[in-house]
Amino acid sequence: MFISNEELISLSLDNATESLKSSQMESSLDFPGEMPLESDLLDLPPPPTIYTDVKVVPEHEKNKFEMSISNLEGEIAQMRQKEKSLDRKRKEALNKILDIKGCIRVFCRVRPFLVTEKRRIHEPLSIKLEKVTVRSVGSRKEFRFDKVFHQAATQEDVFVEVEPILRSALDGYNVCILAYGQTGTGKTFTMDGTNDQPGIIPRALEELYCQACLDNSSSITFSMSMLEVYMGNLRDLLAPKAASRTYEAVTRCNLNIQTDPKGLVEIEGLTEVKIPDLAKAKWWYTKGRRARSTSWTNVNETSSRSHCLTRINISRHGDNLKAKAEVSKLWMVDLGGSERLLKTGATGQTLDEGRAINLSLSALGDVIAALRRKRGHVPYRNCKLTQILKDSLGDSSKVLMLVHVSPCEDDVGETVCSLSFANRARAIEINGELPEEMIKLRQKRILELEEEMREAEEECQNDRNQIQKAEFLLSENKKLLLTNYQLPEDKEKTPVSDKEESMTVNRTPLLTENGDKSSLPRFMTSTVASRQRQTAAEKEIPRKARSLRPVARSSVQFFGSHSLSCSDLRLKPILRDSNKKSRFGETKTILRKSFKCNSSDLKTPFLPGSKMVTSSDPNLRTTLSRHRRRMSDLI
Ligand SMILES: Nc1ncnc2c1ncn2[C@@H]1O[C@H](COP(=O)(O)OP(=O)(O)OP(=O)(O)O)[C@@H](O)[C@H]1O
Repeated sequence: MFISNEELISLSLDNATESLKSSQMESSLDFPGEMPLESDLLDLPPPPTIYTDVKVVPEHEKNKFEMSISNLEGEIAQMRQKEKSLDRKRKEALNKILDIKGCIRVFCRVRPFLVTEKRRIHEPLSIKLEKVTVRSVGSRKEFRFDKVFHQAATQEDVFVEVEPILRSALDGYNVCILAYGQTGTGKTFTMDGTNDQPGIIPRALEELYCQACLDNSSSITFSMSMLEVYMGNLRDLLAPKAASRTYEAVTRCNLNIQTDPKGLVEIEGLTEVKIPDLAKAKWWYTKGRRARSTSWTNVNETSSRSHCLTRINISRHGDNLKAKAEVSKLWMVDLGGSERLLKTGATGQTLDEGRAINLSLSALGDVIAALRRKRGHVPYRNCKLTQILKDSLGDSSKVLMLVHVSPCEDDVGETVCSLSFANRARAIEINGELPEEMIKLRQKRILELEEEMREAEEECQNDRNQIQKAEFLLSENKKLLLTNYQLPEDKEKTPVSDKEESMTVNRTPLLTENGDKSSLPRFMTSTVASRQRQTAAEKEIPRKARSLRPVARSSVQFFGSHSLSCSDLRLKPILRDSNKKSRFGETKTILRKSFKCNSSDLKTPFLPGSKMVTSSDPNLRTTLSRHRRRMSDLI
């Protein structure tokens, strides 16, 4: 009979669960008349018993546990291999999709009318599918993009389209997301957003941590840098305060851009902070944003006179921790507002700033156009902005430009300029210039690949859930094995407190109701050593205390154990939720790693549900209290 891998895994998990359950059942047989537990009534898996007395554990269980453990270990290794190959499959599909769609993608977002803006009956902009048409005094221009977001599009709508490129960053590609457009068209809104409507950067941070936590095959760490480019000078936004008090002081100690022989760009002296978790990442990001706005109040009243760049360095370590980490960069850039200087009538410093921004934006356009046309020479050196982004705009990188436009009639001239710039960046050979047939074929292939990717992702998620289950069972089996069979050899005594002594007077050994020792399995009968220990202990225990609990079966005490049942109950929601997507305003994913790390949660003592069989042997009491400490360390 053919049994698939999944069936094998689930069979084996069933076996492992069975061995946990059977330990529970056997303990119930030992102690008939036991009331059903709350968890039984709730249709939860029955809480297993922890035997802490070697005398009550049947020998055959040990073999069962050992077999389960070795089976589970083998299966976990197998499932990890499968997870890796599925992840590889997903990456390949995603990469093919991005290749077909183009490594440089251009989206357009039209800002809604602001309350202060006049709305005309005939609006100058109309959107049909991914096409924007601008009409103005007798002229009509059409621009096609990879994606167009109309005025009602939400931050979530935008982020959904940005997400695949973030996955590429985690897959090891350098990624660059650029917000371009005229002043006041919503670049900062799209990138930063507000508290109620977070933008791409805060969402991306959350997504990165979420994806990194789901990835069991490697360990991923992040670090962050933030800088702004003003009039061709770089300013470190995360530098310690003293150094960045005034703008002039910082511009003087301008940062240098270095390119190594491999073409990797590094900015000398730029602060790079480790961001071990999302909270820290958001804290640093807020600090950087504040540093930007503070500096601008000193220099200029608007924040559109500089380019603001946020960089997340992603380091990925595989199984081999000695191997060099794979590093990729994610740049998220809020570009300075493009302006027609004649229209604004700018003079003096404002004029210079406008010129500097326009020059750098034009240089950026040249670089992107050259890359799209696959020209040999790419003019990165023409401005600081393109020098910084050099290794994230090239061939093996993914670029996303979001061009922002205003819906107002008054801004039509600027809108046409912005859309023309974006179209130039988007270059000629893309869909708009392709025959209809070809476009359809591309779209069909993209759909197929998306389906492939979704399937691989789903399978991978199932696999991860199975791994979680298996790991859980493995640890529980190990705990049981350790609890029952590996009591410490060293017999050195730790002092027993009076209280503990008075508790350890349940001396009656665990026997059948009629006290027939012969019916016990061999290993449950006392050995010479244990009898000696017991005699020694008997001498020490005051007679008075012994008389406190002379009940034959009082050695069985029911405590809620802080090991099995509580983990059982917790595992359910974790597994159930692990498929859910993490989004702002939606249920957050409960992550395996956070589950693992949240030791305080796991250490909740005495949850009702499982039982602990304590020892009747006073000498073992000491060992057990030590042993229990060790058990809680394990959790
Ligand atoms: N999609 C949107 N939905 C709602 N409000 C928006 C949207 N886009 C922009 N706005 C609003 O428009 C105003 C200008 O937006 P924002 O400051 O983001 O523009 P900007 O292009 O970054 O300007 P600057 O170049 O000067 O920094 C803000 O009040 C912002 O809240």
